[in-house]
Amino acid sequence: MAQHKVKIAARLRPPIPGEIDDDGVRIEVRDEGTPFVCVTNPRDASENFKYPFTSCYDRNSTQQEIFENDVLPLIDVVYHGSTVTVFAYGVTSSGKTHTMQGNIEQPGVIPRAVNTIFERRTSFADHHVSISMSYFEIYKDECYDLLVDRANAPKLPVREDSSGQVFVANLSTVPISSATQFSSVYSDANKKRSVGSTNLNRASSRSHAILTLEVKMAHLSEPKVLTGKINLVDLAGSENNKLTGNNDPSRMAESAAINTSLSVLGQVVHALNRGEPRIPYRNSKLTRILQDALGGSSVGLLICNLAPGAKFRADTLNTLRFATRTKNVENKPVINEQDTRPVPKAHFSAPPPPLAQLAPLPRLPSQMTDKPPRPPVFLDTTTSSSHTTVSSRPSLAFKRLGPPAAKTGGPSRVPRISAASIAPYPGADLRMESVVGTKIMSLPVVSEQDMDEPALKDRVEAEVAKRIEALEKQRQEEEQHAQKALAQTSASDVSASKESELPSSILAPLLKRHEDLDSELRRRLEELENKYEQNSSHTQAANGLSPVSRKKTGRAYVALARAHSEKGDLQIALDLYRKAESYVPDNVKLKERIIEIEWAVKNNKPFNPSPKRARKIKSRKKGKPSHPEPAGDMVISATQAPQSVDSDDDNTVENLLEQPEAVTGAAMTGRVTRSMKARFGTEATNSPSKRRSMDEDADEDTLCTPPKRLRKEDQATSDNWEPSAPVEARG
Ligand SMILES: Nc1ncnc2c1ncn2[C@@H]1O[C@H](COP(=O)(O)OP(=O)(O)OP(=O)(O)O)[C@@H](O)[C@H]1O
Repeated sequence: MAQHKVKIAARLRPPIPGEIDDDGVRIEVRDEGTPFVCVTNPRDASENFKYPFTSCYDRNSTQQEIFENDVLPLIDVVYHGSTVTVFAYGVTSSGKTHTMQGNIEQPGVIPRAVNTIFERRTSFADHHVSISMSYFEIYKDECYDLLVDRANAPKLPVREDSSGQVFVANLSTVPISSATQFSSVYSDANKKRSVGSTNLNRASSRSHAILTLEVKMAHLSEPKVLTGKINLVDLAGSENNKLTGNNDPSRMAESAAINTSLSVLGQVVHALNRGEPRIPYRNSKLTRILQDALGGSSVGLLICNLAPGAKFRADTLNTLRFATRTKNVENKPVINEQDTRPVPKAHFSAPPPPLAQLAPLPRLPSQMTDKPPRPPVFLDTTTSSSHTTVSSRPSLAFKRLGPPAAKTGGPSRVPRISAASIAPYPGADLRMESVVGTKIMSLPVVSEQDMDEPALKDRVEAEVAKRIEALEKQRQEEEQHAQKALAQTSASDVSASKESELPSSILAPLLKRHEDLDSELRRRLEELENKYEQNSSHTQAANGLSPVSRKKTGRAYVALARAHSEKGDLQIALDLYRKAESYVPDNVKLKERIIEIEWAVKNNKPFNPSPKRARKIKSRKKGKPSHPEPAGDMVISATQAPQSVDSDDDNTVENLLEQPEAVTGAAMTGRVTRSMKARFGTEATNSPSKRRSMDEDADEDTLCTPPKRLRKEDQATSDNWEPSAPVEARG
C-alpha cells in the first residue's frame, strides 16, 4: 500500500514596514543540497537551528515560483481523480493569506490554481468536465458557509459518511464555468470572512478558511466519473495576545479558539508521528476537517509561512517544529472513480407488515432510486439551496452505530455499492479499497448513559445482526409472495406490460412509509449526534486540561454566556453555558441556569439573569473566614475543612461567575455552610441571624437560588445543630 508523505514548503516573507530586520531567520542552501531554514538560537547567537525541507523560499521568492514548483504538479493529481489539500500554516502576519490569496499584482496560490484547472479542462476532450466550488470558514470552532448570506448562515455540522469520510453537512456548492466567474464569487465570499485588525496585521484572519474546488470528469463513452478535488486552506495564525494587543473579550475568545484548534492540530500530527492508536482528530472541527489531509487519503502540501525578526523567533521555531513533524505524516492517496451504471432495483411484491412490526429500516429512500452511489469525498459539497446539488448522506450515527454487514456475518438484502470504487492514482502505489456497503439500520434506543462507545457498539452489533436476520426472513417471504402474485396475474390473462407494473401500487405506500421512517430516523439521529458531538468535543478538550485550566475555561464560557444572555441572545448564551458545563460538569448551579434558559428559549420568554450584587466583604485570605467566628464554630480553619471547602469551591457557580482571585468571605462562608450540610447534615453556625446573613451573602454570587430556599433549609436544619461539637470529631 503506497504511502505519500505530506510535502513541506517553507516560505520566509520579507520584513514589512516598521519591522526590525535582524536576519535571525534565513533560508540557506549548501552545496546544491537540500535547502534549509536557519534560525539563530535566541539564547546563543553563535548557534543556529537548521530545518531542512525540500522546498524553501527566501524573502525574495515570488508567488509564481511557489505555485510552479509546488502547487502546479498537484493540479495533475486532481485531474487524476484524487484529493489534494494545500494548507498555509504560520504565526499571525507571517504571510499565509498573501501566499494563498495574494493580491491583484501578485495573485497567490488560489487564483493561479483555479486558472490552471480551467486551462487543463480543455485537454479532456473525451470527458465532460464540470467544476464547482464550496467555501467555508471555521470561526470559533464552528463552520460557516461563505457562499451564503452571512446573516442567514447557520452553523454547519461536521459529519462522517458511511465510508468514514468527514464532510461539512449542508454546505453549498456553486458550479463554476470560468476563472472569471470564480474570481467574482470568491471575492464576494471573502468579504464575509471574519477578519480583524491587530497590532501585527491590519487584516488578520480570525478564522480558518477552506476553499474546495471539485472537478468531475464524466467519460463520454464509458460509464465512469472521476472526481478530483483540491482543498486550499488558509489557516488563521497562532497568536500571542501580548504581541497582537488583543484585549477585548471577543478578540480574546477568537484568539483562544484559533490557538486551541492549532494546538489540537499539533497534537494530531504528534500522535500520527508516534503511531499512537488514538489520533485526537475529534478534538476540534479543524482537525476533523483536515483528517483526510493528515493520515488520510489526500495528497498534502503544507506551506509553512515564516515571519522574520526576533519578536517572532519563538513562534518561528514552533512553526518549524510543527512542519518537521508534519513531513513525516503519511497519507494513502486514492482515485475517486465512480461507475455510473444503474444499480438494479430491488423488488417488492407485498406490502410491508404494519409499522409496529417494521422496526428495522430496510433502506433509505435515497438508496432506492437509481442514483449512482457517491464516491468517497473529503468535504461535502451538497446543499439544499437552489443552485446547488443535493444528496442525502448517511449521518455520523450510521458510521458509529452500524458495523459492516460482513462483520455481523448476517446476509444483507441491500446490494452493496459496487458501482463506486476507489483506485490508486498513477503517481502513487496501489491501494484498492472497497466502499463500505449500504447498511440496514434502525435507530436503537440509546440513553445518554449508553453513549459509552464500546458498550454502544456491542449493543448495536447484536441488534443489527438480529434485525438483518429478520429482514432476510422478510425478504424471502416477500419474494415468495411476489412469485405467487406473478403466477396469479399471468394466469388471469393480464398483458405482459401490465404485469411488470405490479409493484408500483404496492411500492408507493411502502416507499412513503420508508420515507416517513427515514425522516424520523434522520431527525433523531441528528439530535443524538449533535448532543454527542457537542459533549464529546468539549469533554475531550476539557479532559486534556488541568483542573485549573478547566475551571478557567468554564469561567470564561460562563462570562461570555452571561454577556449574551444580558443582550437577549439566549440561544447563544445557552450554547455557551453548555460548553461551560463540559469543563465544570459538576456545577449544580450551572445546570440550573441551563435548564432555566432552555425553558426560556423553548417558550420564547425573556430571561433576566439575577443581577450581581455588590459584595459585602471584599477580600480575605483563602481558607480563612473573614467573620470572627467563635472557636469550634467555624469549620474553615479546621485542619481538614479547607481541603473539602476548596474542592467544593471548584464547583460552585460563584467561582465560575467571579474573577478567580475574588473569592469572597461571604461566598466562602456560604460554601462552608453548604459543604457542612452535605457532610454532616447540620448547620455550621449557631446564630440564626448570622446564618441568614451568610447565606444571603453567598446567594448574591450564586445563580438563581432564591435566598428563601436556603433560609428554609437553615430553619429545617437548625434543630440539629450541636454548637459544642468540634468539626474533626464529627468528620
Ligand atoms: N511574501 C510577501 N511579500 C510581500 N509582502 C508580504 C509577503 N507575505 C506577507 N506579506 C505582507 O505581510 C502582511 C501580513 O501578511 P498576511 O496577511 O498574509 O499574514 P497572515 O499570515 O495571513 O496573517 P493572519 O494569520 O493574521 O491572517 C500583509 O501586509 C502582506 O501583504
